[in-house]
Amino acid sequence: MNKGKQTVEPRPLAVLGRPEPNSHSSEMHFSSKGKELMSPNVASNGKGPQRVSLSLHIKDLGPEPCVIPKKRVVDTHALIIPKEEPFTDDMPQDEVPIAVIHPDPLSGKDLAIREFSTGKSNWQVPPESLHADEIVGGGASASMSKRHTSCELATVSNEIPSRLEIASSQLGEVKISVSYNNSALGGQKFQLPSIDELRELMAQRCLRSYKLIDPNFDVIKILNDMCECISELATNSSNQSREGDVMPALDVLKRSPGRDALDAESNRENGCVLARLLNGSFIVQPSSNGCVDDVGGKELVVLPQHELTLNELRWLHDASDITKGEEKVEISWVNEINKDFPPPFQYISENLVFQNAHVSFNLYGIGDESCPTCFGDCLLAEQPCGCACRAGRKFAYSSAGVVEEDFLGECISMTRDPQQQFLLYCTECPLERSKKDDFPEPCKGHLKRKVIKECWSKCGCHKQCGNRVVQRGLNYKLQVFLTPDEKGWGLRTLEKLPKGAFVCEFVGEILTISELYARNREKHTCPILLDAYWGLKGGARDEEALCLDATCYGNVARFINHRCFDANLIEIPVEVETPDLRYYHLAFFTTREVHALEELTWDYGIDFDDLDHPVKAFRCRCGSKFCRNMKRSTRELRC
Ligand SMILES: C[S@@+](CC[C@H](N)C(=O)[O-])C[C@H]1O[C@@H](n2cnc3c(N)ncnc32)[C@H](O)[C@@H]1O
Repeated sequence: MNKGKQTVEPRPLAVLGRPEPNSHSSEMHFSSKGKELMSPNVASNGKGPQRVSLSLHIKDLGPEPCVIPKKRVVDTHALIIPKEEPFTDDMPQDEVPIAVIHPDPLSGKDLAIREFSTGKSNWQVPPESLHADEIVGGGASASMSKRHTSCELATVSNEIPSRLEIASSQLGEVKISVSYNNSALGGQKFQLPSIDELRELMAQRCLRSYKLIDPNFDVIKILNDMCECISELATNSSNQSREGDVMPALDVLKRSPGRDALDAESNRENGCVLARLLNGSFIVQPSSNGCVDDVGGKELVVLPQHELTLNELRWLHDASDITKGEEKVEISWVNEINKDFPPPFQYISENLVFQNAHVSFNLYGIGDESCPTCFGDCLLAEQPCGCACRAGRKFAYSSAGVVEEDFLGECISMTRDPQQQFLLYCTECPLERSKKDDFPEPCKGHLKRKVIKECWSKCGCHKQCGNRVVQRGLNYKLQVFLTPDEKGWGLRTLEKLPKGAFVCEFVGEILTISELYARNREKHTCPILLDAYWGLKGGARDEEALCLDATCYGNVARFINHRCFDANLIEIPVEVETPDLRYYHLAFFTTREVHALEELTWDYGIDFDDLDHPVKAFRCRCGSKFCRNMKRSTRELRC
C-alpha cells in the first residue's frame, strides 16, 4: 500500500568539484510523510588532508567511523611529562622536544605560581640538533639532568626548590608543571587536592579577594585565560603565525587522548600538579602523593609522538564554535564517551545552490501586492499584513516569538497522526522519475504542509518585526555531543527552550533530485526533499524538484537524530524570500518545553517496515515507547 513512504536510491556516480566526505556503511531509507531524509553519516574516502606542519599531542586516537582516516599528520614535537614508564616502541627514539621555558626558581614557601619567563624559544620548533637538555634553560639547572635518551628532558632532584616549568608546542599546547619542595612545608604532609577542591578553594579566594559578582565567574575560565595569555605572550615574542590558534576547549579534553596522557601521569605520584592547555583548554591533574622528596630520580620525558588528521586538527581548533562564527551564537562540541571527532563537513549558515537547482523565482508574487501593508512590527498591527494573508490571515508566531499554539498543534497532529495525514499525489512524481526514468512508479504521496510565511527584505516592516523569526537565525545555546546510546553525534540544548521555539533551520546544498541521485550514495548524510508543493501542482519539473543535502555543506541541524513519533522538534516549511513552495526553508521548532541538556530530536518519518527498499536503514535507538523500529528486532537489520 502506498502510505506515502518514499525512498531515494541514489545511484553511485562521481561528483565533481566538491570535497569528498567519509564513506559510511550505515544508510537509511526514508519515508515520506513528505519529509525525506536519505542517507546517514559522513564517511571516509581515503582522500584526506595533506600533511601539515602543525603538531598536536593527543595520544592514541583510534579509527572512528565518522572521521576520515586518511593521511595522518605526523607531529614532530611533543609535550614533556615526568618519566616513569619504560620506553615502548611507539616512542620516538630521536624525538625533538618542544621548547621549555624556565622560570626563575620559586624561593617562597607556597605553591602559587609566582612568575615565569617567556623565553624566546617558546612556540618555536627547536633545531633538530638541539636535544632536550640543551633546550632547557638554566633557571633551575640543578634540576636538569644529563640526557639519558632523547626522550628524557630533565631530572628533578631533591635539592631543587619549588619551581614552575612551562612547555609549549606549536599548536598552542601548553603544559605547566608545578614542583613542590616539601622542605618548604616544614615536613607537613602534602596531599594534592582534587581538581574540584582546587577549583572551589580558588573560587572562594577569588570571590573574597576581588569581590567578583559575575555569576559566570569560573576559576577554570581564569586558568584558561592565564594560559591564553601565556600563549599570546609567547606567540608575540616568538612566532606571530601561531596567533589565533588558541581556543578554549575544556569540554573536548574531558575524555580526550590528551586527558589519557595526563591520567597516566597522575599515577606516577611525581609530586607535580600538572596543568595542560590544548588550544586553550586547561586540565589540572593532581597526583596522589606529591612531594619533591619522592621525586628524586624522576625525569621529564617527551610524550610519544601522536598523529592527527587535518580534520581532527580542524575539529580541535573549532571545539568552542563549530559554526566558525557563521551563526550569532557559538556552538561547541563535546565527546564525553571516547576519542572520536565529529564527521567532517563545511559549516554553512544559509542554503547554497548547487549547479542546476532552479531557485531564482519571479518575485512578483510578493512585493507590490503584499508588502505595502507591512509596517513596523506586523504582529502589532490591527490588520494582518499581506504576508499573514498569504499564510491564512493569521500570523503563525505569537508576540513571544514562538509558534502559536493552534498552528503548532495542527502541524504536530498532521505529522504524528496517521489518520489525519493528508497526502498529496503527483501525477508524475519527480522522485519516482529519478529512480526509474523509463517506467516511473506511481507517486507515493507527499505530506501536505502547513507553511509559515515570514515578512522579508521587500516588506516595509522592521527587521525586528515579530513575523521574522527563522531569518534572524539561531538564538539558543546548543551543543553537538556524542550520544551515549549509539546514535552517533547528536544535538542538545544547553538551556531550557519554550514550546514552539525556533531552534534551527535545516541548512545544506540545494540540489535537484536528479543531482542528488547523481551523487554517490555513500556520501549522503541527510538529504531532505522540499516536496511540499509537488502534489499541489501535479508534479514538478526536474529543475524544480529540489532537496537539501547537508553531507558536505550543512549547519548544526545535520546532527539532529531521529525519534519516532514523540520527538521534541518538528519541521515546518517557512517561506521567506520566495513566493511559492518550490523552494522554502525547513525550520525546526520545539513541540514542547525542552529542558537544558535534553537531546533535540525530530521524526525523520522513516518507514522501518519498508524492507523492500534497497537503501539500508539504521537500527533505531530513539528510546521512544512509540518506536516504529521495535518490531524489527527479529528481522535482519541492514545497518
Ligand atoms: C542526520 S544524521 C544525524 C547525526 C548523526 N548521528 C551523526 O553522528 O552524524 C542521521 C544518522 O544518525 C544516526 N541516527 C539518527 N537517529 C538515530 C536513531 N534514533 N537511532 C540510531 N541511529 C540514529 C543514523 O546513523 C542516521 O543515519
